Order: sequence, then C-alpha cells, then structure tokens
Amino acid sequence: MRYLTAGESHGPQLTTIIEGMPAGMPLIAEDINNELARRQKGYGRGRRMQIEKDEVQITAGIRHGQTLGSPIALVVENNDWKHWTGIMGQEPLDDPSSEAVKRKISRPRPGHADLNGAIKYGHRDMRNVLERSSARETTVRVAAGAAAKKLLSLLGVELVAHVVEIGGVKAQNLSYSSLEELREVTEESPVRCFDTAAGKEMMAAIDEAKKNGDTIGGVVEVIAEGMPAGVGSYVHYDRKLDGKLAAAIMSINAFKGVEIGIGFEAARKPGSQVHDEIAWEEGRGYFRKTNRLGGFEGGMTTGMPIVVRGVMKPIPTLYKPLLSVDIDSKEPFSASIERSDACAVPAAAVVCENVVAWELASALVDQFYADRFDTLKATIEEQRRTARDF
Ligand SMILES: Cc1cc2nc3c(=O)[nH]c(=O)nc-3n(C[C@H](O)[C@H](O)[C@H](O)COP(=O)(O)O)c2cc1C
Ligand SMILES: C=C(O[C@@H]1CC(C(=O)O)=C[C@@H](OP(=O)(O)O)[C@H]1O)C(=O)O
Repeated sequence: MRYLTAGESHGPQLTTIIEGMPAGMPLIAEDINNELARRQKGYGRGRRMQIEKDEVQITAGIRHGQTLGSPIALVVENNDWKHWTGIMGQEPLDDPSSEAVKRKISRPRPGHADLNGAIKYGHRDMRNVLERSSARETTVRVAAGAAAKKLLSLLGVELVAHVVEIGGVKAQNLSYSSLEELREVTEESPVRCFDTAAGKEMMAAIDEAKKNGDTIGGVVEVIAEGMPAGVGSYVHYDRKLDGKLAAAIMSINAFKGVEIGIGFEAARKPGSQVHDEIAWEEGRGYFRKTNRLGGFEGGMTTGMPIVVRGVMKPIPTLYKPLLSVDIDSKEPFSASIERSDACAVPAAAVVCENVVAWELASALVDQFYADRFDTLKATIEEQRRTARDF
C-alpha cells in the first residue's frame, strides 16, 4: 500500500490518496473522524485547534461503507482558510501593497524547515516552506492511518499510543506489561496522562514554558498487539519492518529519536538481560518469556506486542525567539513568530499510533495476497495457525 498527501496548512484543504487497500473492507467516515478528533486533543496547543474541527470527506474509493479496491481519496477542510484567502490566494503577486507581500517571511525560525526549504526551492518568502512543512499535514496522515487501523482491527490487531513523558515529567501507570492492561487503555489514552498527579506537573511545565515564551517536548509509546509472527523480512534492508517503523516515526514533524523495546537501554545491559527466552505451549504456540526486544527479531515480528517509542523535540516557534538572520539584509534578527503550540506531545502520540498502523497494515497487505479483504483475512488466519504449530 502507499499514500500521498497534498495541502498547505492555511490553504483550503488537505487531501490524501490511498492505493492498495483491499476491496470489500468496511470503512465509514466515522472510523476516520474518531482518530481526527483524538489528534486535536491535548493541553498546550495554540488557538488553531479551536478554529478547526477536523472531519473527513470521502470522495473516492468507497461505496455503501465498503472499500472498492480503487484509490481512496480523503479530504479534510481547513476552517482557518477563510482567514487566509488574501495571503494564500492563487492569483499572481503583482500588487506590492497586497497582504501576501506585506506578510512575507524573511527571518527563518531555528529548528523549523524555513531556511533549508527556502535554499532548496529558491523561495525568498519562507511562507512557501512553512505552509507545507507544518504538522497540519499530519491530519491526513492520521486519516490514512485510521483506514489502516480499521483494517488491522478487523484482522485482530489492536494498537494504542500513550504519553511517556512531557518536559522531563514522567507519566504514571507506565507498565503495560500484560495484554489485559493494554486492552484497558481507552480511546483517550494520549490525553489520559493529564488526569494523574504527574499529569498536573506536566500541565504546570507546559504553563511555565508558555509563560517564558518557550516550548517543551516529550516521549510517546505505541503498543500493537496481535500481529502474526514472521511479518517483515530479514533478506533485504528495505524489507525489515522495524526499519520501516523507525522511518515512519522519524518522518513525523519534530521527532528526533526512535526506540524499539528497551531500545537505548540495551547498550548498557548484557545479552542475557536483553534477549527474550523462547517458549512453546499447546494452543498458544511460540512466545517469548519477556518482551525486551519489543516484538522484533531480524526485521520480522515475533508475534509478541510491538513496542515503539518516539522522542519529540520542543516546538521550534518560540514567542521569545532565538536569534536568526534576515535573508534579505543578512543582518542578525530575532526569528519570526507564528501562532504556535507550546507542547503538542499528546497530538503527536496519535500521529505515531496512526503511522505505525499504516506500516503494519501495509506489511500485511504486501506480504499476503490482498486484492480482497476476505482472502486477506483467511490467509492471515492460516499464517497464525502455521506459526503456532510450526
Ligand atoms: C502535532 C504537531 C504540532 C506541531 N505544532 C507546531 C507549532 O505549533 N509550531 C511549530 O513551530 N512547530 C510545530 N510542530 C513541529 C514542526 O512542524 C517541526 O518542528 C517542523 O516541521 C520541522 O521539522 P523537524 O522538527 O522534524 O526538523 C508540530 C509538530 C507536531 C507533530
Ligand atoms: C494546524 C496544526 O498544527 C500546526 C502545526 C504547526 C507547525 O509549524 O508544525 C504550526 C501551527 O500552525 P498555526 O500557525 O496555523 O496555528 C500548529 O497549529 C494541526 O496540528 O492541525
């Protein structure tokens, strides 16, 4: 499967086209809207999330609630567009007194895509970079991921994301060691972190950052349960599924690190405390006695829960900006200020969950015959049986 997205942050709408989703799978707008709503929650976001109420329009590929096997097109409108028509219009810029010319951006923000994007594409107005590099694009990545998540759920694969820490404050109830505990995690999981005593500390840290014109980041974790063993491959670097997950997380705006299982901690432990002993039981098949490797060996799933963590850096736009250089005068100046979030870690957790869902669903569709959903389901059930009795 593959998908592309199009759309600017303050343009009329965002679009994604999904290719390769099997035919005959139930999918309705509500499946996608639930995920879009989850992505909009959280403490520390700017005013934009109050302006938007993200809802999908399905414009192709689905009829009477079922996928057709043809490309699926999903559109989400930007409510904010109506405030930006002067700046984001299609007409050529020949009036020097126009709003678009007056609001030209020439002072790149450290940590955002502004300067590198301007150099690469030759844009003297860095709004041309900002509009597409904005994480507004993650709206339709989540829409595509929601379709993948539905596919996974119908195949018995469930996943959930939660916040591990924000601004150095660790979340409570981190030990999702049993599958029962994982199932207890509700739809609200990425914002549940704020309901605890540690959550109040996180909120205070966000308030403090905001007061200082600063921003904070954090760590999120995605757990996926129910993937059959042997998905992915060891035979080629670009078929290793753990590598694809790492790339998917790193492709999310502001993500600077990925861990699978115990991740970086493995560097400080002997092999006997890193690798997971293998066992077999009638009815259950093979399993690992621990899951320190987070569900992967040799680029393939082990059948144990997949555990992936991602690190989000603090948001780059600062209300007390860092020093930068004006690209027109080459003089030092404070970087430009755009309306901005102080912390978007819970929203980013939902993005992580959905990009992981996309990679897992893609891996299943690519590995098993999948023009038809019913055939895919039967093949995967067969794979589970084969792996159990192998
Ligand atoms: C959900 C989400 C919301 C974000 N909100 C903002 C924001 O309000 N202001 C900002 O400067 N960056 C924001 N970012 C981060 C930037 O989009 C990101 O830092 C930028 O695209 C540069 O990419 P890089 O940090 O991956 O190098 C957000 C990221 C995510 C995932
Ligand atoms: C719009 C979203 O996030 C945006 C991501 C973003 C950035 O620079 O990445 C900057 C902000 O944009 P604005 O200036 O319009 O408020 C965020 O609000 C979203 O998540 O839907």
